[in-house]
Amino acid sequence: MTALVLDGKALAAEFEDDMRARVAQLKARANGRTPQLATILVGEDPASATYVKMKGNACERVGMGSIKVELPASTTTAELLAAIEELNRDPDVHGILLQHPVPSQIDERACFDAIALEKDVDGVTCLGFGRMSMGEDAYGCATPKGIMRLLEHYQVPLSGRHAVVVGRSPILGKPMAMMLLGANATVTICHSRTENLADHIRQADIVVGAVGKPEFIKAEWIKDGAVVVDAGYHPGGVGDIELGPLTDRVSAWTPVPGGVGPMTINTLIFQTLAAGEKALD
Ligand SMILES: Nc1nc(=O)c2c([nH]1)NC[C@@H]1CN(c3ccc(C(=O)N[C@@H](CCC(=O)O)C(=O)O)cc3)C=[N+]21
Repeated sequence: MTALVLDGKALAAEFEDDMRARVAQLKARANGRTPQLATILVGEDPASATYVKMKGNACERVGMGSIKVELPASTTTAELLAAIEELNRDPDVHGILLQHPVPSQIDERACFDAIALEKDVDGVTCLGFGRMSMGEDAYGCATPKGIMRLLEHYQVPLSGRHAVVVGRSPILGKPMAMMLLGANATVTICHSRTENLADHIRQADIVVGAVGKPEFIKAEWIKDGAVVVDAGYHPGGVGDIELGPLTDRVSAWTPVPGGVGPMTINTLIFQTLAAGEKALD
């Protein structure tokens, strides 16, 4: 079987070309004003700093603005809430990204939920999640929404198919399951307490690895012809799924790197553009 490579890197680049044109058109209509993303990084984790930088760079490539708020590792919940409130009030900021994780003394949920719905381009608020889950208008959570855009582009059939999502985190597994359900998939959510994980995965037409553990999902658990989506990214360039032995017997798969990661960033800036269009038009 020749498996389809779900090439997130190439698709993100293609989408950026469209977005660049849309940004230029919006700018012309809006007297030179452009959509702007505010990123908030708390602490000095080097991997988080790299991701935040990549998000700012992506804005720049399509002609959008970005501002970077950097706060010390000792920041309190009250201080972070104040920083978010200020960005909520700033008419030149159209989207807000609070990089996860934040230091443990901070109430991350309270801070996510302080982001104004219309600026929640990363899809992290309870309100946005609830609206998305109910099929109402909302910006989806960036990683699962990026996966949905990738599957849609490659016309991977979802309706009636059995999707098994491994992981139930608030910004990945849980919204992923709701989005697949919204696309009429039959969805199983597995997690760290699931018994007989392998048996569940053997039933899957579509497997989404979202556990955050390197190659936790073994190739032998995945049936021939399945669609494999790997949202993990670990040192050494491996994901949550043991991809090596799979690439010639599945129907489609996302490479790591170059699959889900670039679509996450693209979705964030895509939704920032949409928020900018709403505010500036
Ligand atoms: N509020 C919040 N929203 C997020 O969306 C969010 C977050 N917090 N915290 C951390 C994770 C991680 N994340 C990635 C984004 C892009 C790549 C990416 O583009 N990776 C490249 C490789 C990057 C490299 O060169 O190392 C790839 O997969 O091809 C990876 C990981 C977003 N996250």
